[in-house]
Amino acid sequence: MVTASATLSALALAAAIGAVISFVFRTKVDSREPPIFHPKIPFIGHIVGMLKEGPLYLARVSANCNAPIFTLPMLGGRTYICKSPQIAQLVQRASSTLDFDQLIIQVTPRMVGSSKETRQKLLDPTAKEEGRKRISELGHDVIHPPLGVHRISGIVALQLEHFTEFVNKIQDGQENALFKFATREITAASMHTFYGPQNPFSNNPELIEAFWDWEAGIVPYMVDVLPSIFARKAYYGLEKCVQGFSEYLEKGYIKDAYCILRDRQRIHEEAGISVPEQARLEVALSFGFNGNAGITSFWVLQNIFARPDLLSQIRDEIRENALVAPDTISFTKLRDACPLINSVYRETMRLIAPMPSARYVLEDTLLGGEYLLRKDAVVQIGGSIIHHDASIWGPDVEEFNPRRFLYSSSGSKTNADGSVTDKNQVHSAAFRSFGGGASLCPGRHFAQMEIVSLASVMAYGFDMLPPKGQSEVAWNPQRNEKQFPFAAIKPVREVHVKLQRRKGMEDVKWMVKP
Ligand code: HEM
Repeated sequence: MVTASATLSALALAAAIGAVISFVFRTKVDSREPPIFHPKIPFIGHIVGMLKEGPLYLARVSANCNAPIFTLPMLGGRTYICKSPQIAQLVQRASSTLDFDQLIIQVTPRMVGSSKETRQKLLDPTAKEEGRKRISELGHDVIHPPLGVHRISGIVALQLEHFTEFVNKIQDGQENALFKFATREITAASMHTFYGPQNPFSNNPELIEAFWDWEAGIVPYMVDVLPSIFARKAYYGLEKCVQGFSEYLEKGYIKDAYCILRDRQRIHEEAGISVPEQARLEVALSFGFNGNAGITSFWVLQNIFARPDLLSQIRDEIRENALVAPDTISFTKLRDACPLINSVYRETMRLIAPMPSARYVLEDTLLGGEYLLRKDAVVQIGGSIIHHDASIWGPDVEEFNPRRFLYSSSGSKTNADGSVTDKNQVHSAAFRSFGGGASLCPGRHFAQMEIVSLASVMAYGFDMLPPKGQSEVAWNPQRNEKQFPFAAIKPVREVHVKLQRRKGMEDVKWMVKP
C-alpha cells in the first residue's frame, strides 16, 4: 500500500516537474507572430520529428493549422513555416530583412568541413559597417549574370557535346542501373563543362563515385561528431574530392574553367583563403551543379519510360518539332516547341524537388502587415507542404500528371477528372523547386537544357528493356520521402534496365545541338 502510494506520489511529482519545465521553457511569442505549435518534447521535439520523418513531419504538423504560416519552437529559437504561395511571395519580396546568404554562409562550410578561419572569412561580421561586400555577395555578382539565358550558349554547346559522345558510346544490350547512369553522366558532363578538360573528375574518374559517396552522407557528416567514424563514406569521399580540387587549383587548370569559376577563385584568393580551403568550397559548388540535376534526370527518364503511352507521345513530339535532321535533335526546339516534355520535366520536379527555401530574419519584419517575424529566427517556405496541397494543384495532387504544366510553367490546377486546360493557372510562387526571389536558382536555364536534352535523346533513340533474368523492368521505385529535405528526393532503390537502340535507328550517330 505504502509502495503504491509512494509510486503515485513520485509519478505526480514527475508530472508536475515536467509541466513546470515545459511551461518555463516554452518559447514566448508575440501575439502577432504566426500560431505556435509546441512539441511534446520541449526544445528538440520538432527537430527529432524532422530527422525521423523528413518533410512528412512538416506536412503532418501543417494539417493541424489553418493559418498560412505557423511557428515551430526549436532549441529556444523559432522557425516559421510558410505553407501558402501568397505568403511565400511576401517572404521573397522582403529580401532586405529575410536573408538567404546568412544561412548559406553557415551551412556551406559545415557541408565541406571548412576551417574556423574560412568560416570567419565567409561570415565577415564587420563587412556591413565597414562598407564592404562579403565573399558570398561578391560571388553572387560573378555567378548569376553568366548563367542568364542569353549568356549560356557556350556552356550549353559543351554540355551537349558531352551527351552526344556519351549516348553514341552506348552498346546495344548494355545493362545499367538507371540512377547511377543518369547521375554519373550529369556529373561527368557538368564538371567538364564548368571546370574544363583538366577538371579533377576527368583526370581521376573515381572521384565521381567519391563525390556521390559524400553527397549521400552530407547530413550525418554535418552533424560533425567524429565524421571519419560516423559518416565514414561521406568523410573519405569528400577528402578525395578536396585532394583532387587542390591539385587542380595548384596546377592552374582553372584557367580553362567557365568565367564564374575563375572569377570566384580570384575572390577567394584575394580574401586570403588557402588552396586546400578553396578546394573545399569548390566541392560545395559542384554540389549545386551536379546534385539536383543528376537526381532529377533519373526521375524524368523513369517517369517517361515507365509509361509506354507517354513515351510514344513524347517520341511523336520530338519527331514533329525538334528533330532537325534524321540524326539531330535541337535543344532550342525542345525548349520552345515541345510542351509535353517540358511539362513532364516540371511535374517530375514538383514531386521530387519540393525545396525548403529558408531565410534568416535579420530584423523584426511584419509580413503583409499581419504576421510578425522576429529577428534571428528562420523562415522556411514549406515546399513539401505547398507541392502537395490539393487546394492548389487539384484532386490528383499525389499523382504524376504529365500534362499539369502543359499550358503554363507555373502549372494548372487539374479538374476533378484529372484533365488540364489552359485555365486555372496556379500561383506563380507555388512551384518551389528553384526557390524564388533574389536567390532564385541561377542555374535553372542550364538545368532545363541538360535534363530535357538528355531525356529526349534517350527517349527518341533508345528502348529500355528488362535486364537479364527479369521479365519486366521494375519501374516506379518509391520516393525516399523521409530523406532530410536537403536536395531533390532520391528513389529508395535502383531501377535496372537494358539499353537498346530503337528499330531502324541502329546505325544512327546521335547529335544534340543547341
Ligand atoms: C534540377 C536542378 C536544380 C535544382 C532543383 C536547383 C535548386 C536550387 C534552389 C532551391 C536554390 C535556392 C534558391 C532559394 O532558396 O531561393 C538554388 C540555388 C542555386 N543554384 Fe540551383 N538548382 C538546380 C540546378 C542548378 C545548376 C545546374 C546550377 C549551376 C549551373 C545551379 C546553381 C545554383 C546556385 C549558384 C545557387 C545559389 C544562388 C544564390 O546564392 O543566390 N543550380 N538552386
